[in-house]
Order: sequence, then C-alpha cells, then structure tokens
Amino acid sequence: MKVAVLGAAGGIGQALSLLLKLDLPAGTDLALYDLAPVTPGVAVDLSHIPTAVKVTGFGKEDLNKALVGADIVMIPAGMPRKPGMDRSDLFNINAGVVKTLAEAIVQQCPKALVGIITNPVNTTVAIAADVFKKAGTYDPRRLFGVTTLDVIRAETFVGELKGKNPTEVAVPVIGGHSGTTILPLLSQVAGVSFTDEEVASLTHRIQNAGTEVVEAKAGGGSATLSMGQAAARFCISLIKGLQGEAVTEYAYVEGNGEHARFFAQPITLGKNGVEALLPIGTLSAYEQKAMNDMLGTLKADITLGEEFVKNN
Ligand SMILES: NC(=O)c1ccc[n+]([C@@H]2O[C@H](COP(=O)([O-])OP(=O)(O)OC[C@H]3O[C@@H](n4cnc5c(N)ncnc54)[C@H](O)[C@@H]3O)[C@@H](O)[C@H]2O)c1
Ligand SMILES: O=C(O)C[C@H](O)C(=O)O
Repeated sequence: MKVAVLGAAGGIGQALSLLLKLDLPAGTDLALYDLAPVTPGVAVDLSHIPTAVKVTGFGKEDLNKALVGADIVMIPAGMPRKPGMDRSDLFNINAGVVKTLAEAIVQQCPKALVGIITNPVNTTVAIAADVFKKAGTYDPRRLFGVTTLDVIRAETFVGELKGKNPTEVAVPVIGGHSGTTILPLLSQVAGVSFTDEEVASLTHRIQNAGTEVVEAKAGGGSATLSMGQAAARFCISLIKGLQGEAVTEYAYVEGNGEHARFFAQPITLGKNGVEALLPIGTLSAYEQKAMNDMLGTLKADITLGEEFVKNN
C-alpha cells in the first residue's frame, strides 16, 4: 500500500503525516510531497519514529515520483484563510494548485482514492473531478472532499453541551464545507434532545467553527491539528475499505445528484472507494429549510469549479 500526502510540509500536512506514520498498517509507503524546501527534512524527522511505515520526502521537482503507484492521495496543499476571508476567497490561488496536482494524478496513479482537503472544498472537488473527466479517468467512487472535520467538531460540541463523552456521540453532517452549506442533522443524534434555541446556536457554531479557529489564530492560519486528526481518521477508513472492511464515513462525493452534483453524505467505503451511498434520513422542518436555503450556494460553488476546468 502507498499513501501520498501533497502539501505535506504545511500545518495540516505535517500533523496528518505524523498521525499516518503512527497509524498506517505495517509495510505502507508514505510519500510526502510539498513545494517547500523543508519537505525532505520533514520526512527524515518522521522516519526516526519507530513504526513499520516507510516515509520518503519529495521536493518541488518530484511530484511524479511521489505519486507513482499511490493507492491513496491526500491533498492539503494550498493557502489557508486569514481573518476576514471566506473560504471562497482562496479560489484564485487554490484552484490552480488542485488542477496541477489532479493532472499529475491522472498520469501517475489514475486509480488512486483521492481525498481533497484544500479549500474551497465545495469547488476544488469539482475541479479535480472535471480534470479526471477530461482525461477519461474519472471514477466518482474514488474522489472525496474531506468533511470529517465538520463531523468531529459537531460531536465535540454536542458532547460538551450535553455532558457526554464526545467519542460516544454521532452527529450526521451533510451538504458542503463552508458556512451554511455545512448542515448538521441534530434531529438525528441518538439519545439526546435539543431545544429550538440549542439547535439554532449549535448549528451556527458548527457552521462557523472554521472561522472560530481562524480568528483565534489571528492571522496565523486555520485549523491544522484538528484537521490533521480528521484527515488521518478519513485516510485510515479509506485503507480499511481497501482491505475489504465496510466502513461508514461522511464525505463530499458525487452521488445520485438528488440535491447537488456533489454533496456530503454518509457512504460505505470498500475496495473501490465508495461502495454504497447511504440515505441522509428524515430531516426536521428546521433542517429541511436550511437545506433548501443553502443549495443555491452549493450549486454555484460547484459551477465555479466546473467553469474553471472548462476555461483553463
Ligand atoms: N477540508 C477541511 O476541512 C479543511 C480544514 C482546514 C484547512 N483546510 C484547507 O487546507 C489547506 C491547507 O491548509 P494548511 O493550514 O495546511 O496551510 P499551510 O499554508 O500550513 O500549508 C499548505 C502547504 O501547501 C503547500 N503547497 C502550496 N502549493 C502547493 C503545490 N502546488 N504542491 C504542493 N504543495 C503545495 C505549501 O508549501 C504549504 O506547505 C488550505 O486550503 C485550508 O483552507 C481544509
Ligand atoms: O475555516 C477554514 O478556512 C479552514 C477549514 O475549512 C475549517 O473548517 O477549519
């Protein structure tokens, strides 16, 4: 098994690579790629941790070598937000980053499972999909926008509010990964109930949790450590799926198009990536309205990515 991390020297990339060095199955090759000159050093640093995962660093010129034969590619490459910015403000820089990396994946590992972390996820996933489509290699079962951070945040905040161990709380989060497109389904959380006020304030907090971190870091970037953990959890689930275990996760995937071309929903992972699209279940009136209200934004974000690939 080979896992490549693109953007491996960044805040998320380093946290993710550390967790993968610790948690990947013995014998896995972990390839770290980044434009930053420190990348080979990050790999050497990690390689001193005594696990049976072989870490190799690849510098600027060696993207193809990092990708060749990869089974899974995780992409946290690109600019993070600063206070006052929306995720969509990252489009101008990050669209080109994801397009370049997707084009290299087409050449080196067209069958890899690809997890996109780079923002704006609502749009960058559409970019990767259409680069793959143009090249004739697109398989919607193998491309994921990583929205695990929304799920773990929702679990943390519900656990805090209700005095429960967050590891025992499960919160579905559907839609997309920005502002109101992040839609937690609090009506489906087992074993707890919420007042209308709690639903409104928790929903708002989950939707704005990224901004909470951006503001707290005061210009020093966005979530990196919690995102590293979320991405590692998702990557390990992809690995388990490849090994034949049926694992359920939430991710932003191209499903049946019922709500939008790409939509974060529950999926079962297996040997080919998405093995089954699972239903989102029954929504409360509050959630149904929130979904109706945000679909226009989500669809516009997706169209932006589609147009970018068409025109570049
Ligand atoms: N999906 C999510 O839930 C989620 C959560 C947090 C952050 N993010 C996004 O993840 C991205 C990375 O965030 P970060 O905090 O790690 O940023 P960072 O600036 O710390 O790291 C980004 C890294 O990407 C590298 N990079 C830039 N262009 C590259 C390219 N073409 N090829 C390879 N590497 C390249 C940079 O050299 C840098 O090391 C941002 O776009 C951020 O908005 C997404
Ligand atoms: O908020 C951001 O810009 C980063 C990320 O999307 C997050 O949710 O933390």
